[in-house]
Amino acid sequence: MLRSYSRLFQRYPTIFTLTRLPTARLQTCHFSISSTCPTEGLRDFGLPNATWGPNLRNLYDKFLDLTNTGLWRRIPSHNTTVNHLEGIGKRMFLRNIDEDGVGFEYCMFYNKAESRMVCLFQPGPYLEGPPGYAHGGSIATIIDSTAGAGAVYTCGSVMTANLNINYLKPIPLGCTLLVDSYVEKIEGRKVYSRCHIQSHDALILHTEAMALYIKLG
Ligand SMILES: CCCCCCCCCC(=O)SCCNC(=O)CCNC(=O)[C@H](O)C(C)(C)COP(=O)(O)OP(=O)(O)OC[C@H]1O[C@@H](n2cnc3c(N)ncnc32)[C@H](O)[C@@H]1OP(=O)(O)O
Repeated sequence: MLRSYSRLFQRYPTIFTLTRLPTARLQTCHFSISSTCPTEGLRDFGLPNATWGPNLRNLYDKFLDLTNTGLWRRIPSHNTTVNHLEGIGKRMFLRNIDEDGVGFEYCMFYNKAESRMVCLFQPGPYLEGPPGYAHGGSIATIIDSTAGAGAVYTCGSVMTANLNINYLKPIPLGCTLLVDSYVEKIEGRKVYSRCHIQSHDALILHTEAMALYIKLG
């Protein structure tokens, strides 16, 4: 597991430099490999893998604990069109399934009572825009995926009609982020959501967004 992490480090040293993760912590942190679905070839990518940094793993553990309250549930992220949306439909979540850690590395948790979807996100080197930082389009993508998934889990099928984003602070590649969205109001077919992206420790507000989804059917 650590070998895989250090392989990533060797290929993309800048992202780890930018996150300023002490080497000692990297060497002592414990990772667990993603479990696979019972059916051969299926894998739930929303589970920890060796490329997750300690901050992502800590946030994951925190939200996993919250699932014990019954208020939160972990959203699976399969690599195929299995029907894991319980009646909503088949869906392959956005991600690079060829190599862990290089693109959108994330997992989601949903709180039904709050109509809230959070995404724990570690942007990989393929998402680079300005040198060392995430591309604005990739940020829009993770916002739309998170708030959109929240709208889907709250209201059923939707399409994005409008997405308004304020980019406040650049996002270093390899850092850990909390993408936090909720459905603010529903008017007829219109579903209004809000979303923000903050650093894992909540010290930096990177991005704020509003989205309008239109219910289908
Ligand atoms: C768990 C799975 C995770 C899933 C994540 C999903 C996130 C990703 C979602 C996407 O990426 S979707 C792809 C990007 N979006 C599109 O390609 C949408 C393209 N646009 C359309 O297909 C249609 O314009 C749309 C379905 C959004 C609406 O067309 P409709 O004909 O169904 O609705 P209509 O035009 O009658 O509008 C319905 C209401 O919404 C309002 N509306 C529609 N578009 C609007 C807009 N852009 N701004 C403001 N209001 C808008 C419209 O005024 C009206 O308001 P009222 O009911 O009050 O009259």
